[in-house]
Amino acid sequence: MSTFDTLAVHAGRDGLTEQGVHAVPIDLSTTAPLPSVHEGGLAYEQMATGGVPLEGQSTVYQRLWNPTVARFEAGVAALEGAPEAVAFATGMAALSGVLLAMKSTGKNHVVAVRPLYGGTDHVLASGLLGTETTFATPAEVRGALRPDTGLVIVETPANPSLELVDLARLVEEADGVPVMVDNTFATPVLQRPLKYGVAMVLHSATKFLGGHGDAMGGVVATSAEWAVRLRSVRAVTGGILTPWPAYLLHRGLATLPIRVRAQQDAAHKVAMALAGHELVGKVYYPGLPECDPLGLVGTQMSGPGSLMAFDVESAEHAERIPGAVRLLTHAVSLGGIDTLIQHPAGLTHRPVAADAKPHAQMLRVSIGLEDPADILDDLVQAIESTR
Ligand code: MET
Repeated sequence: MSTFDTLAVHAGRDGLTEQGVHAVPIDLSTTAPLPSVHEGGLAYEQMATGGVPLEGQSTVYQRLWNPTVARFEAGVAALEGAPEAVAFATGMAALSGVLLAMKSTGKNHVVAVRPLYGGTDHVLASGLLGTETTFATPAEVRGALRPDTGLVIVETPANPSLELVDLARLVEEADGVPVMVDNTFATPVLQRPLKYGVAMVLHSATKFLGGHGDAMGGVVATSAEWAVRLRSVRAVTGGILTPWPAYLLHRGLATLPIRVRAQQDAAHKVAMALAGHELVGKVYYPGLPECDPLGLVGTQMSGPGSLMAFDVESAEHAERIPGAVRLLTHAVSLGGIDTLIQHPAGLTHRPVAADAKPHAQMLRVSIGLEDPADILDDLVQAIESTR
């Protein structure tokens, strides 16, 4: 049994020596040779119905399966402790896959715990994919369940305000309804939700898993049964991850543990300093006791991570700060090697209904690998120069 850090380096690298290579090959083939109509047809059917190619079978067509993507999936499955993982072109494609996979079970209703990433909130609240959603607090989940509820969806830590949800408790409240956890902020380095009886763990792989801001992807770590449903949906929607980003995302896994820990160390210092600054109001960071009332850091999560948010006195001040940073970048996204700052109400959470939108005095920061003293200097000069 390998340790987590060893798995991060080696998972998904099986058979490379036999192939005579050291780095993972990027297989760009959009199509694959077919040995005969009969055998090709069987392989096609195998994958179109949610399977993976059997040993020696043609892979038929990249929309159905790709070996470079499969290596990334094997890596994520190993790190999340899941039997399987299914990779998509983006995090939102993965979420769409999850919702359509739920519909394929004959259920149409979702119970979702806010806050959630704004895009997730939008697709759920709008019903754009034909699902119906009841938003609930963790304590209201049981009461919101209906005979047609197919999923309970939660994100912890939540985007953008870092609320934590007790997953073991939530699974209990879901009363047998499958739970999907967005684990993008925590990563499997800090939190492995499947341990608590969760059915699906979703990542925007664009964030920490890739870690360098240069590859988009989404992935769901889950049971073999859900993986079949997800691949069936992926085959018909064409939402599969492609080989170039799959290679980069897989490469990112090797350094995931050291990046997450180093970014977390820096974030802790930045959060503590911000909390003591006279122009900063509330700091939202799970490492601060007031942000972790259930004591989940140290139990459910091995650490508080590297995302934080903070309030300033006015929306106007908050909107000026991102324009004044020099070292940091004013940009959405998170989890990469460099520090990003953005205004959730104006950007990532723009489509969220007014009564659920983060307030406009809040800014979200994703701490990177720079020296925390430099990050803090830049944040402080941006806050002070725009007051
Ligand atoms: C287009 S808004 C997006 C990106 C990302 N999910 C974030 O929270 O920053």
